[in-house]
Amino acid sequence: MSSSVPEIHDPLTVRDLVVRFGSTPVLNGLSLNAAANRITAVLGPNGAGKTTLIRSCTGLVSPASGSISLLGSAPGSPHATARVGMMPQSTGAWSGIRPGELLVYLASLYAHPQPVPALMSRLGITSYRDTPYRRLSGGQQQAVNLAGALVGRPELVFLDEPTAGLDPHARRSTWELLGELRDAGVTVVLTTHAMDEAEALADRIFIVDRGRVTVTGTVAELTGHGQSLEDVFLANTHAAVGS
Ligand SMILES: Nc1ncnc2c1ncn2[C@@H]1O[C@H](COP(=O)(O)OP(=O)(O)OP(=O)(O)O)[C@@H](O)[C@H]1O
Repeated sequence: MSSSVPEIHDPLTVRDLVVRFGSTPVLNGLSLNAAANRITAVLGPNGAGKTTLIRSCTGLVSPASGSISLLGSAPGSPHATARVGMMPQSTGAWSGIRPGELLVYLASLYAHPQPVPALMSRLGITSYRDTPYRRLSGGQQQAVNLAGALVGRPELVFLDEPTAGLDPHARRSTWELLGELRDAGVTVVLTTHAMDEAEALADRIFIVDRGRVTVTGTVAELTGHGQSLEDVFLANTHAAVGS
């Protein structure tokens, strides 16, 4: 298993990140990097700190210490905000808005957004573009969340469990889309609990446990000793507290 050697030009570099909520450290010296035009998958048990990592990278959480470089800038800076997309796990705040309106609004925040009709068509949103967000199915909400992350043509996009709860058709369609994004030069950082998804998509995997990276490598490197990726996951993580 290789250690990941960060390149100075990596779109994402996280070093020794510490995040505390109250006195409890949730990220505890976490370091990782995401290479350009690649899909990087972050795996870890429930509560390991994956969402907190993404929220830190997108300026929504303030770390106690450590550093994050996004395309050479700090999280939340105008340079980073204009070039980075994020698909959160859930977006309760959007409850009454209609997908079409939401995406047109989000597009207006960017200098060179994707055409909203084409994006809605690609993600299968067109037929429910006028349905209030709260009335959409979980999978439909996921599609809208993904569209929101992509509408600004990000160079780097964070996707927090992008296929959670999707049926197999929608999941495969999302995989295809993520492959197209990579081929188009987008750097993708995603979290997932699905080992087959990480195997199918990830150019590099980071396994996170209790707020730090315990192992990293390509799928081939991690599974090179005849272990499945799930075996490697189980060997390098603890069960979530309470499970
Ligand atoms: N705003 C917050 N205030 C207090 N504790 C928080 C906050 N956000 C997250 N936590 C705690 O931080 C820990 C890590 O949460 P996080 O959501 O980052 O985990 P995760 O790896 O994304 O988990 P999952 O796989 O279940 O989504 C959890 O114990 C969670 O309760």
